[in-house]
Amino acid sequence: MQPTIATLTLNAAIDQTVTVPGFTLDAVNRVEAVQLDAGGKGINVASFLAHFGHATAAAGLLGRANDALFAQHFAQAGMLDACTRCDGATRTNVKIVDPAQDQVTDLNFPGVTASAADLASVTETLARLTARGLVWLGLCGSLPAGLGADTYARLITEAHAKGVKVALDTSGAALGPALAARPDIVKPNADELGAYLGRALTTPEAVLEAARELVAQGIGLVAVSMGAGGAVLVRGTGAVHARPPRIAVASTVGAGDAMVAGLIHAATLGLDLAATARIATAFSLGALGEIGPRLPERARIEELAHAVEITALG
Ligand SMILES: Nc1ncnc2c1ncn2[C@@H]1O[C@H](COP(=O)(O)OP(=O)(O)OP(=O)(O)O)[C@@H](O)[C@H]1O
Ligand SMILES: O=P(O)(O)OC[C@@]1(O)O[C@H](CO)[C@@H](O)[C@@H]1O
Repeated sequence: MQPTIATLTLNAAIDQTVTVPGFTLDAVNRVEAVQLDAGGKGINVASFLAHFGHATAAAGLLGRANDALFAQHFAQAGMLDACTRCDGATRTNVKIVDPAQDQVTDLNFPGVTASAADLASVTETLARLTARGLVWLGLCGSLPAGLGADTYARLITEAHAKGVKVALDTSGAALGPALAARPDIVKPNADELGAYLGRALTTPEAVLEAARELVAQGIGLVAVSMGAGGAVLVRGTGAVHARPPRIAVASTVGAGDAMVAGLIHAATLGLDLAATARIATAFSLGALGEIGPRLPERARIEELAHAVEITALG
């Protein structure tokens, strides 16, 4: 396989989704169902893109003690396993889904501690993929202990020097340095962007203003997601608000990753801003109906895309 898209997951996770109707703190809760999935933001993004027919590689770090679930997933999803195995075990993040209260609670663990040798191995893998025709690189998720906050910034600069475009989805201390390296696409949620800017973004107008600040700094496409409120997308002088229909939600885990996958998918097709917003939102809606990194069939995605309301913003 010659992947044209790769994602990097430096802090992967096994997602243990537990269904607990009426989840209650400080009480004994009975788990109604449990499901284990290969996860981590970049692995989810790559999975959604592979499902939609893109030749996709998943790079990153996996603890060699428990990598079997990932290897099995990559094979089933038809993705290239380009992950570096490192010491220890990949974390298991717990996702408590409460269908009675329509809530999802994440318990995200710290994960592996990465070494300089691990990062060197990942960088070497990215260089090999680039030499084989990589077009897009997704840098997704938190950074593990052991890696500096400028890790994404350095990887963006290296990718751009070799003509590879970059989509970024991260938060916290890694977001600022990475934005300064001017990724081609960035998809924070409103809380993550507000935390970076130091001000709460509580209205679409405030989100629009913040997204325009990032575009003015040289970022190509800024998509700010707002949960059920949809997303505001800004590119150049254009801006749109994509509003999703009300839908049944199996789990919100990975909805943002699916949006990132949709943004990269749209970029490979050269879609305009409104069409980009529509398909990226449809990807996220498709993910909401599933537990684990999978999308419904293409016909369902197209049906969801038609139900998205797109409004041009002045
Ligand atoms: N309850 C919902 N109803 C309809 N659409 C939703 C809902 N929650 C999320 N979405 C869709 O998914 C997109 C991404 O959601 P969100 O803003 O929660 O991303 P996120 O915080 O990055 O998610 P995560 O990090 O868990 O993947 C939204 O822009 C919207 O299109
Ligand atoms: O620690 P991060 O990288 O911020 O988030 C990790 C994570 O919550 O993100 C994915 C959903 O977006 C899950 O598969 C995974 O458990």
